[in-house]
Amino acid sequence: MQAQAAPILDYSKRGQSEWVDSLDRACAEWGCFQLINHNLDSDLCASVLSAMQSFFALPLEAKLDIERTADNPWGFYDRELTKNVRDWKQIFDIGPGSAEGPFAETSTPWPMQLGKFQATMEAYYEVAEVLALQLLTDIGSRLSLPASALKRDFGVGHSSFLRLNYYPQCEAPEEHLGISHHTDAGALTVLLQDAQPGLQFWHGGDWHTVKAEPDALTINIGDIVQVWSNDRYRAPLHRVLTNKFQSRYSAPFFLNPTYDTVYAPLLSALNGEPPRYRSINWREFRAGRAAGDYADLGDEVQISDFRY
Ligand SMILES: O=C(O)CCC(=O)C(=O)O
Ligand SMILES: [Fe+2]
Repeated sequence: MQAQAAPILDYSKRGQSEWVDSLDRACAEWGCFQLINHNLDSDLCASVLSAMQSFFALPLEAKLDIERTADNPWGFYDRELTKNVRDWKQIFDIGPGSAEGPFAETSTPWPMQLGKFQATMEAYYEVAEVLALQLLTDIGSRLSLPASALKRDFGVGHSSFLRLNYYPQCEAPEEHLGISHHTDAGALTVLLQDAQPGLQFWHGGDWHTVKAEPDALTINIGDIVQVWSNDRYRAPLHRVLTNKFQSRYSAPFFLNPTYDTVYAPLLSALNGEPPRYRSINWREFRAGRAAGDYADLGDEVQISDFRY
């Protein structure tokens, strides 16, 4: 067990002068932090976790009835690949209420046999999105990211989604990972998890297990913020271990922009250094990443492919 753990930030300090400094430090040193005293209702968070348990306990055929497809990315899936390795997990992806771009015509196929599931997830999606945007606004303020750009790129037509992860018990945990090491491709991730540890972040040459802080959310930045910051902030590598005795549930909300969004190092973040990345279009990046979720297509697209 490592002594060092990801920083803990207190959301009730938002608005105080040290708040943005603590975000800046956490993003520069770890790329992730635990958020306490956040404003997501604890009953709603508990309802999300219990609705997830009910959903994943359904018979496999019922879940396969609402399986995602190449045309509709929302729904159930149990064969996802990360880094071309099959993850030891089942997922259910919940898309935005309305979107533009390649999936504009799609909607989430809800498990109708679970009465409150849809309403619970829609309510949680809404508040997680607000929190994610507030955090991104504060992180962006240190990078002098114009608020108008955030509004445009993460407003109408955004491609954010809520993922429900279920990691079943695994007979041979040393042979399987819940999710192989990866960075999140979007801007920022707000993660709700149950009390079972499993998530690890790479920091200082070692894997660090996130301790289950009661009522904390785990926040990490994604590739987009890394690119904006010209590498001052690093999207953290993370992975999930499996467990022989316990299953685990987690729900990441991925804050993603509209498909037309083009991102590049912000002029205001260069500090006299040359930009380290070419411009990246979210539609093309996502398309390359999502294709790799279904089939082993060789190396997955990475932001390092866009480095000068
Ligand atoms: O389950 C977790 O704690 C993390 C999940 C994750 O990294 C992901 O879904 O991208
Ligand atoms: Fe992730």
